Amino acid sequence: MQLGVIGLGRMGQIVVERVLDAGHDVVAFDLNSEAVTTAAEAGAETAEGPVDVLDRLGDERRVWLMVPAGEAVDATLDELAPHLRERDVVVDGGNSHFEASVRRAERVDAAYLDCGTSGGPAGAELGFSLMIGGPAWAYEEMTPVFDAVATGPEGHGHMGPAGSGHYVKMVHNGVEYALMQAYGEGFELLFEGRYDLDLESVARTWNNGAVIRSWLLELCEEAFREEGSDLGDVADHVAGGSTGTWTVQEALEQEVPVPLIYQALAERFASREERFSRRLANRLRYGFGRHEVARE
Ligand SMILES: NC(=O)C1=CN([C@@H]2O[C@H](COP(=O)(O)OP(=O)(O)OC[C@H]3O[C@@H](n4cnc5c(N)ncnc54)[C@H](O)[C@@H]3O)[C@@H](O)[C@H]2O)C=CC1
Ligand SMILES: O=C(CO)[C@H](O)[C@H](O)COP(=O)(O)O
Repeated sequence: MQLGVIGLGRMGQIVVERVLDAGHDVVAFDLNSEAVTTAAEAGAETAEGPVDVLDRLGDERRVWLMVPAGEAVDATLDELAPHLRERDVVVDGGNSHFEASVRRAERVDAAYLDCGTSGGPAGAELGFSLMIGGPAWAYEEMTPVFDAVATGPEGHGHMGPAGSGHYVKMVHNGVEYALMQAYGEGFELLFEGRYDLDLESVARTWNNGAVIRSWLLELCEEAFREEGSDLGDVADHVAGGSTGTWTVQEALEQEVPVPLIYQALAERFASREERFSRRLANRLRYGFGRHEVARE
């Protein structure tokens, strides 16, 4: 099978390499020429742009987009759309908003598969978990590619119609936020608490048979091993937040309570700047109790 891959960053290069390793052919393009060179070194044929990717594919034209969510997806589709045919398949493997994916699926003549991708750069060796929405026939046709990119046949699934793949991935990310927050709070209590603990040792012990073992907990173990139990100079600042925001927005719309996911998102926002609310609480304690005001 031949696959076009557009977007050859951290995730796109992995798609390229795993598809090549499975014995398929890849035509690759990225705006960044270094990324294109890396794909060529892995064995991909290279293209000059999105339309050239299509032109270099045979009759069965399947293209995987792995560009940043948002404008880059629309810009790529703007170029591809006039050339797409009914039997072509376009996969968006990035973290697009599910409503944008529904809109894009309606816009293009090709079958459009919205594919939530989980596993991060570690997926290079293990393969990803793929949550896929869109026409069932296109999912079936793409199975050899999904088998290669995912951990195997069990690592991908057809979730339902257009948007459902990215919807499931959005909720996955909300769960990811809450799990990170829960581990963070537990380790914070252990760090600040009664015993002088080696947190790498705690994480390793938990990862071997404990109820709360997980990949995120393995990453906690790795972080404590590499940074120390006090996390060294790792800053009190958490970036990202888009997929968690979408999860909370959707939960509000559906009137489903998600207090843990919301709280985890709020903690991220709170980490980014000094909180006016905490400064006011500091000053109010003086107002009602003449407690000393902490000043910078
Ligand atoms: N890094 C991660 O752990 C995960 C990322 N994702 C999603 O996968 C997508 C890609 O993420 P990464 O690979 O991490 O990003 P990245 O920033 O490493 O790579 C993006 C690549 O797309 C290229 N690009 C940007 N605009 C383009 C355009 N118009 N045409 C062609 N190439 C273009 C860039 O030059 C870059 O090489 C994003 O939607 C991200 O949210 C999903 C799951 C995990
Ligand atoms: O999808 C992911 C993991 O599952 C990616 O790491 C993603 O970049 C997370 O983004 P954000 O912090 O904005 O939610």
